[in-house]
Amino acid sequence: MMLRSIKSLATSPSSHILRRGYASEAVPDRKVAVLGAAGGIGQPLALLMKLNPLVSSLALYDIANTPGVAADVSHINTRSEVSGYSGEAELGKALEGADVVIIPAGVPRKPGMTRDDLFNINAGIVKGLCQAIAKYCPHALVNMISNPVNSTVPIAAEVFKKAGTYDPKRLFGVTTLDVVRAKTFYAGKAKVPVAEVNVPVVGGHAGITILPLFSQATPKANLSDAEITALTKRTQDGGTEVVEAKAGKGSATLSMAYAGAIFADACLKGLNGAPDVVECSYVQSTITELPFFASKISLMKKGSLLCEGSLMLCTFIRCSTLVRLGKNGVEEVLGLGPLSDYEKEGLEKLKPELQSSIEKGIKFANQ
Ligand SMILES: NC(=O)C1=CN([C@@H]2O[C@H](COP(=O)(O)OP(=O)(O)OC[C@H]3O[C@@H](n4cnc5c(N)ncnc54)[C@H](O)[C@@H]3O)[C@@H](O)[C@H]2O)C=CC1
Ligand SMILES: O=C([O-])CC(=O)C(=O)O
Repeated sequence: MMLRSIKSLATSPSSHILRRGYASEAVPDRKVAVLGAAGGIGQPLALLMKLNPLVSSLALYDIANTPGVAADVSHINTRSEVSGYSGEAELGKALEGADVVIIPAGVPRKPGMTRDDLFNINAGIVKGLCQAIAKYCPHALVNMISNPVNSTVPIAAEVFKKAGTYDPKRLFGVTTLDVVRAKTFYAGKAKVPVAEVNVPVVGGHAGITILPLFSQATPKANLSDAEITALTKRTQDGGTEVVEAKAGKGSATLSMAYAGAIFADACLKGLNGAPDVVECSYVQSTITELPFFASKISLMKKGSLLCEGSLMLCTFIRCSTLVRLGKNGVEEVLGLGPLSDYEKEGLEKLKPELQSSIEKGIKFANQ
């Protein structure tokens, strides 16, 4: 693995973050591929990954329109070299050597649709992309954004199993947006500084399968049962709130790009050996009877220089404490911790729906 001194990168005014975080560090070269890079999420996510000094090579792939996005992003004077790939014939080149592959490819919801209504189109897209990942970068960490995440992650797992490349430590459903929302809504209601808030969100990524654990939220606040119920419902319906506000023009893109960038950043830190990187993610799990479940996984230590320096927007981010990530992906899936009676009830209620979405994905992949 090539190591590059970051000192030489820390000379322009725009690289103050690099100076702060990495003045005497050497960081390895890392390639990140974004599949669906010309889309509503893909474009701002490409921008945020271009701002991330942990990335040395950024490959932007879509079925069309990628050359323009890549040319645009490539003019930003940060570390990574950007390349654009358009159409299936170029997918292999986009993926070769990738350390992290982020997948926001597929159709978004319109008002009145559930995430599961996207299954018929997105399941096939994800299956095809994962077959290519198995072939061209079988060891990459895969960050699945495409909905329905509750089913697309099991689809990816089955595709990798068939190809003989499945490593459960390297496959992640990105549920970070649920955490981002829970933090924002909690801070507003509890009147605490949003930057200090941590809230684990477990389960899955659709409706009642999204279970924020406000009983574990910090800083602590004295919220009534009615307020907790309202906060839970708003977090579960956060995606629908955006879909309705966009009135037919898609779903969350900007907040999702932000959330996707946080999660990819955590994966890169884990790969680079930073200790105790922890995020919430939907992964293969044994903490409940369900084979996939979102919970805390371990990734890196709060407050270290790497954490503070690795993303421009880090001033607003505290690494949420929830799956331990390391050099091989997931290091540890953390337990649920103590639940309130309301959360215990929510957990039991979500299981049948999550189970059925998992089975649907597995069945599709094996057809
Ligand atoms: N996990 C989460 O929290 C969230 C997930 N999403 C999901 O992310 C997905 C993308 O959303 P948007 O970016 O808003 O949609 P979009 O329609 O704006 O962009 C999707 C992009 O995927 C591309 N695409 C389609 N087939 C492809 C293929 N075979 N290979 C590569 N690229 C392909 C399209 O050309 C398009 O550029 C949707 O499924 C949406 O539901 C959205 C928000 C949050
Ligand atoms: O709601 C949607 O369809 C997109 C999504 O997953 C979210 O915003 O959480």
